[in-house]
Amino acid sequence: MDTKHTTLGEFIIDNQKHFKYSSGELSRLINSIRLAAKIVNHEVNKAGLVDILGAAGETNIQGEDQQKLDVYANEVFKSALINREIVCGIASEEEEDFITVQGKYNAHDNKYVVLIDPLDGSSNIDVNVSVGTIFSIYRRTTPLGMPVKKEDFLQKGKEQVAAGYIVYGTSTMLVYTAGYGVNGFTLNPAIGSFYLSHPDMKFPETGNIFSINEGNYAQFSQGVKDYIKYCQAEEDDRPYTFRYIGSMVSDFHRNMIKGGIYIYPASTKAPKGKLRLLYECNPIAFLTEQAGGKATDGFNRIMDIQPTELHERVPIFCGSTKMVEKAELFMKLNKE
Ligand SMILES: O=P(O)(O)OC[C@H]1O[C@](O)(COP(=O)(O)O)[C@@H](O)[C@@H]1O
Ligand SMILES: [Mg+2]
Ligand SMILES: [Mg+2]
Repeated sequence: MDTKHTTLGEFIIDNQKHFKYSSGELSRLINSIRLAAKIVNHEVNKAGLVDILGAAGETNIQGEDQQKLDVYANEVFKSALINREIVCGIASEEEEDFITVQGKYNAHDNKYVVLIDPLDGSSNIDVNVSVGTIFSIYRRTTPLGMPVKKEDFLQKGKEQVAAGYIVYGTSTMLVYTAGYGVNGFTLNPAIGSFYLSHPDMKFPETGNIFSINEGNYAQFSQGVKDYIKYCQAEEDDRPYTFRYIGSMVSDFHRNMIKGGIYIYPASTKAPKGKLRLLYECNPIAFLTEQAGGKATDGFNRIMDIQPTELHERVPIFCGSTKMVEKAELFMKLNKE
């Protein structure tokens, strides 16, 4: 069987036996995301020609200026999920509070909540550098038939039933896991279908790429500074190659293919780091572990962290296991 011609839809059905809940639900979830990804991709590809560049004039709950594409992507993913009668709640980087889905029928009977970063790498939108979307899916914990509650969203990462991202880059790819490995699908824009192009993606156990915003070096802890120095030292297989796109999805995607580590640590300016636990770090951590890598906050497994707030931030060290373990060693040696 030539995998290149396996479509995303076929792949979900072929692998339904692995999904611990009924397949129909997962395929409707992923299909909602697939549809929204194609619509956003269409807009991203012609961003300079349509009124989608620049700031939207609003500030989001993070205190960041929302970009027009943040708002557009948020609306597209919300409506794609709501109109498919599969989710009972949605949380988004661009929404202050979670959304209780009403839907046509009794949406309170729907079993899934979706947490989403509609547009990741917003600072790169206007400069034609690859950006992404990140999603995380849980089964609700509260009883069916009643409106979704905050606790349905504040579950530990290890409870995720599926997670993934879309990278809008030189090609557009959808990469996801439902707990049985990580698979990547490339969009054939001419046909409008995602095809399995990267089956069973695995992090190399080690690598030689490190990704961190060194511009914040002075604000980093001694542990992070020492790890950066270690990466730059002319010893053994080092210095490593420094690569930082500034879109987490794109830096992560490259590192998963080539071997590497992505770090967004705590700093004096951002004592909890910058990236959000629920719709950035947990889904990326699930993918990392499913691809044989490691994802921690420098000390603890990201997916064991008990969330308390929708938009809380955590430091993240994720990628090739040996590289994350080395970074953790420097963190522990310099624990403040
Ligand atoms: O400019 P900085 O501080 O290095 O931050 C870059 C990081 O911030 C992010 O853009 C945050 O995500 P959003 O764009 O979704 O807010 C990450 O994608 C990226 O890795
Ligand atoms: Mg983001
Ligand atoms: Mg975002």
